[in-house]
Amino acid sequence: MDTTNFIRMMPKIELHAHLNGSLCTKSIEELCEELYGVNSNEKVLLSKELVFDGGNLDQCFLKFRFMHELTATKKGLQLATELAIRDFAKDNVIYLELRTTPKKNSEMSKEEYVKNVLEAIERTMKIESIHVSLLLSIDRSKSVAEAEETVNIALQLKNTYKDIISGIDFSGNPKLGNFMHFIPVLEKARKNDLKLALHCAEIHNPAEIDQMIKFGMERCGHGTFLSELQLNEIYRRNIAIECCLTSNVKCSTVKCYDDHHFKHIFNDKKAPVILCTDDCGVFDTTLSNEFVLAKNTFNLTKNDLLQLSLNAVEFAFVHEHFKHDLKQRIRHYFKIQTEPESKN
Ligand SMILES: CNc1ncnc2c1ncn2[C@@H]1O[C@H](COP(=O)(O)O)[C@@H](O)[C@H]1O
Ligand SMILES: [Zn+2]
Repeated sequence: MDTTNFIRMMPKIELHAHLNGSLCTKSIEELCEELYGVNSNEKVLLSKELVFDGGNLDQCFLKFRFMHELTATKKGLQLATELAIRDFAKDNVIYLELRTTPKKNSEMSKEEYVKNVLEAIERTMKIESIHVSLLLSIDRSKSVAEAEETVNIALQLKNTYKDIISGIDFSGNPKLGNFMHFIPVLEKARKNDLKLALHCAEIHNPAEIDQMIKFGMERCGHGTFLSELQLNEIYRRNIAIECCLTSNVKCSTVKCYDDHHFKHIFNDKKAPVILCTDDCGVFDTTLSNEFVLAKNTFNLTKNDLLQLSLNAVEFAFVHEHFKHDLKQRIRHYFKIQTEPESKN
């Protein structure tokens, strides 16, 4: 089997995927057809609206508007959730941590938004061979009161959906909002056993990066602009770094794949690294594609691919016994695929 196929068939773990950024073009077309009919204007507009060919972060954030319109109804949101999960399952992702920002509109409260996503997750897990957890995202460009509402919803629904709701993501345009203002809310989440995945160092902002590392997190999203000192501290605190190669290059926070910080952090063992997609629809990628890119750009061996997969399991927001199962499945795949064929 060639390496691309080996990676495609490999059981994979995705820990950094924003729901509204994770639908591939085909799934969005399917969603539009369901919502508006076959020849709708929406479908025609789609090709222009959807994929982000490259530019800066501000331009990238405009791309989410279109999907946000499609997921503003119960039907649209539930179907989008199902389609996103189905796409990951097709790529042989066996464990997915999906994250999404609860939104209020004329049809849904924020709590109803989350319940719709949860219902769709439960339903899809019965059909596809994939386990899904959910992180609720705090949008840093919005108010602290909104963030608090999000954490309260997570805490309230965690009792009913304890195997699905696992943590809080801190995301949104990194140029907006002040991290320090969100500390009390994030502290509340942590005290109540919600795990934290913070977008940290996606842009150059050394003071904020220091504040975030000092506050602490389980996983750091991107980690692009970490200094050596900050990397040492990340390592000391056993924080994993979620590297999203295509996302960073297309948003121009990293010049080219060769220059990606993955190389330094992974090769020099500066911190545990996880490969993720971020927004596979917007960036027109898949987790398999990210692994192939990493393998080709940084000359990774099969052992490196195994290490990256096991890192992801280690830092997943799940119980130890489930981690054990996931690791067994991954190790088994590597064993049977790399063993020499028997002679008889
Ligand atoms: C490219 N790098 C990024 N950096 C920071 N936040 C990002 C992001 N990509 C996505 N999001 C966050 O996720 C939302 C879309 O999914 P949901 O509506 O929550 O499902 C975006 O609006 C933004 O807040
Ligand atoms: Zn992200």
